[in-house]
Amino acid sequence: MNIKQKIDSLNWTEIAASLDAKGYAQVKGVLPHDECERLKAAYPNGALYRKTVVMERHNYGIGEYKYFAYPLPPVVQQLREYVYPYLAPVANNWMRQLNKEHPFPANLNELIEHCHQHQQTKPTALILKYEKGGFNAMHQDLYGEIYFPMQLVFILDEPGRDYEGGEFVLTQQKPREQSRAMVLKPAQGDMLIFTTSFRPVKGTRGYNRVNMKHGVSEVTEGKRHSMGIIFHDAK
Ligand SMILES: O=C(O)CCC(=O)C(=O)O
Ligand SMILES: [Fe+2]
Repeated sequence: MNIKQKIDSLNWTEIAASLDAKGYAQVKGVLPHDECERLKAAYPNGALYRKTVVMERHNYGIGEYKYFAYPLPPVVQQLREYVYPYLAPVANNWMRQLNKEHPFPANLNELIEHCHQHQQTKPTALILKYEKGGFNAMHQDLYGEIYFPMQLVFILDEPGRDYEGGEFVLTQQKPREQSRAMVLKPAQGDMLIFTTSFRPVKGTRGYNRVNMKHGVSEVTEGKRHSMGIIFHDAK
């Protein structure tokens, strides 16, 4: 099965229901083992990236990440392009529930064009590496005025074999409530889809905007790599 067939074969009804109910979906076994290993092996290949960020220098956590340059590696481009059309209707439904205008276009090219018109021209797909003691502080990935409200993370290492700890953590902050944490333990090749910053939650009088952040708990052994796909471009 190629990547297009794999994405098309996923149960998008179930995924959309999970996104609506919880603000995230964990989709098992999307990236084959070999593809995960190839992406990891290419981490040192400087020609693929536009920028390296050492997380501790910015108090983002402990670890390192690199933003891919355009043109993105084919597998990254394909995942970004093929997943997007399935998420646009979910995002548009969220926007309607929160009374926001400007529906998102049906395909990625149009979204990227829209970003470019707003001086957001830099690719945001990235690969992250955490070693023992590494973590990613709770955050949101907004890169400008234009943003798509959901993003992807692919786990490139196998927990229990390649690393320990390093869970994917989401926190949800409802107005006037303490924040609530959700902890995911994805396997190598799993795809996480989650809200970039907010989601609608039904209240007694319509839908309320609830803020969410994501991060990674401490890696206690080994190394953990992940690949993130954000759909909007950055300024
Ligand atoms: O390493 C992870 O699982 C999280 C990465 C992340 O924060 C992102 O891709 O936006
Ligand atoms: Fe992030």
